Order: sequence, then structure tokens, then C-alpha cells
Amino acid sequence: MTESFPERLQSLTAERGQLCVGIDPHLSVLEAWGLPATVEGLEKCVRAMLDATVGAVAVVKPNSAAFEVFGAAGIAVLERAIAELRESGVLVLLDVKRGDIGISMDDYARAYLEEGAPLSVDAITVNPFLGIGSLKPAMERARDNGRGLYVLCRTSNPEGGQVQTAWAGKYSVAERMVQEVLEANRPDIFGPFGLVVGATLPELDVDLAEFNGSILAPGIGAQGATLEGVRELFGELYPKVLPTASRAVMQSGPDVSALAEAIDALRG
Ligand SMILES: O=c1ccn([C@@H]2O[C@H](COP(=O)(O)O)[C@@H](O)[C@H]2O)c(=O)[nH]1
Repeated sequence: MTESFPERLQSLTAERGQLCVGIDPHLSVLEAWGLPATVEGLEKCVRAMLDATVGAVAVVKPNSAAFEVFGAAGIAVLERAIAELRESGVLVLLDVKRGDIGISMDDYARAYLEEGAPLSVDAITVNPFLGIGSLKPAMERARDNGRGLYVLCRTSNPEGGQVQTAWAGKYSVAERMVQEVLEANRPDIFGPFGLVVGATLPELDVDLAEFNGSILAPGIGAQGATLEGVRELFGELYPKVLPTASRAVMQSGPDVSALAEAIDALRG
């Protein structure tokens, strides 16, 4: 891989826009699409999402949990979807929220951030709850292999603030994450380590003015946020933001052209 993750991200979003489409084949989606809650149902749902997103958006974000529900057969569907998306040139951000101590974090990093690994993707979401230092093996592999990480910082769920806005010395926990990830990105102007900051926040309670990476903003649609709201929330930081929607798109399925229209409508 010749270009780094931020380089690939910047060139593809310049061409296709910043909207990141989530693939969340939750059982409720399968049911709404008239599909059985089986691996066959999962495969059909994912097939339609691939047909609607390949060539249309810069970044696709499958959520690993929806595939893990089906065990090894579900993971195999995820593996094939990742391969197809990456071969077509779409960036894959796997939402898997990993976080562990050294050796185990290193295994996660090898699973997702190493070229040739079955589940190798462009970027993953990671959980800094064991301390930002515990993410070091993933940071090293991401940098060495031209991949990216999105560190959970101010998540879109209403419970997130309980921990994330708690005071940790001079800063809130979330502010501390911003500082740590900003430092890890240096000396890059736009580094491989991003943050997750929910689109649903009523106001931005972390200072991102100096932040030198990509910002994933989930919560458009089903969780109540709007694209206009995201522009307002992030203001001049908006060019760094990937607004993200899953169910807001998937509710238009299973028809592929209806899914494509939903993506176009959201893209504005
Ligand atoms: O703070 C976060 C982090 C991750 N997510 C994930 O994004 C999608 C949201 O799905 P929608 O259907 O667009 O609500 C889902 O995979 C979450 O696990 C998040 O929502 N908030």
C-alpha cells in the first residue's frame, strides 16, 4: 500500500463526498427487509448494501457485531464484504471498538491492520478505556501499514457523557483523549489517528480546534441527528468530519436503487 490512510481518505472524500455509510445488518433490519434471521438473510442484506455503496461513497463502515451474531459463517460474510469493498476501491472502516492490554491489542491489530490478514481493513474503531497507552500496538501497526484508527472520544449514545465528561485532573476524559490522539498524530498535519465524536451531541464539549486527524460522527438519522445539525455542530471543522448513517439508509432497502437514492439524498 503506497499511500497512507489519511491520504487515501482525503483523495476519495474529495471525489465522492464525506458521507460514510454504515452496514448494520441488525436482526430488525433483516426483518424489515422480509429476510430470514439466518446467514442467507444476512448475505442478501449485505449484497444489496454493497451494490448500493460500491463506487458511490468514499467510506463504508460495517459493524462487526451484526456479523458476529451468526458466528463463523457471519464472519465469513464480513470477510467477503471487506474484500469486495476494498477491491472496488472503497475504504473500509470496521466498527469493532477493540481495546485490550499489550499482547491482546497486538493480536487485534494483526487481525485488522496487517496486509493479507483475512479481516484486513483500512481503519478500525478502538476503545481507549484501558488507557490510551494500551492502544500503542495498534497505533504502531496502523502507522507502519498505512491504516487508520478512530478512538472513541465523545460517543453518540446518551450514556456516553457519564464517563466521557467526567473530570480527570485538568481535563475531562474526552478532552484528554483529544490531547493524547493529537500528540500521537504529530508531526503530521492530518494523521492516521482519528476520533469518534457523536453527531447527536447538543453542543461540542471538547476542544477540537487543533485536532489533526479525521473525525467520525455517527448518529445521523435513527439516533436523531441531521446532516445540517452536524455542519452546525462542527462549524469550520466540518471538512475533517465523516458524518455516518446506517439505518437512515438501510430503512429504504431492500431495493438497491432505493438504497442508492437514500444515500444521494443524505449526501445532499
Ligand atoms: O459513538 C458511536 C460509535 C459508534 N456507533 C455505531 O454507528 C452505527 C450507528 O448506526 P445508526 O443506524 O446510523 O444509528 C452503529 O454501528 C453504532 O454501533 C454509534 O452509533 N455511536
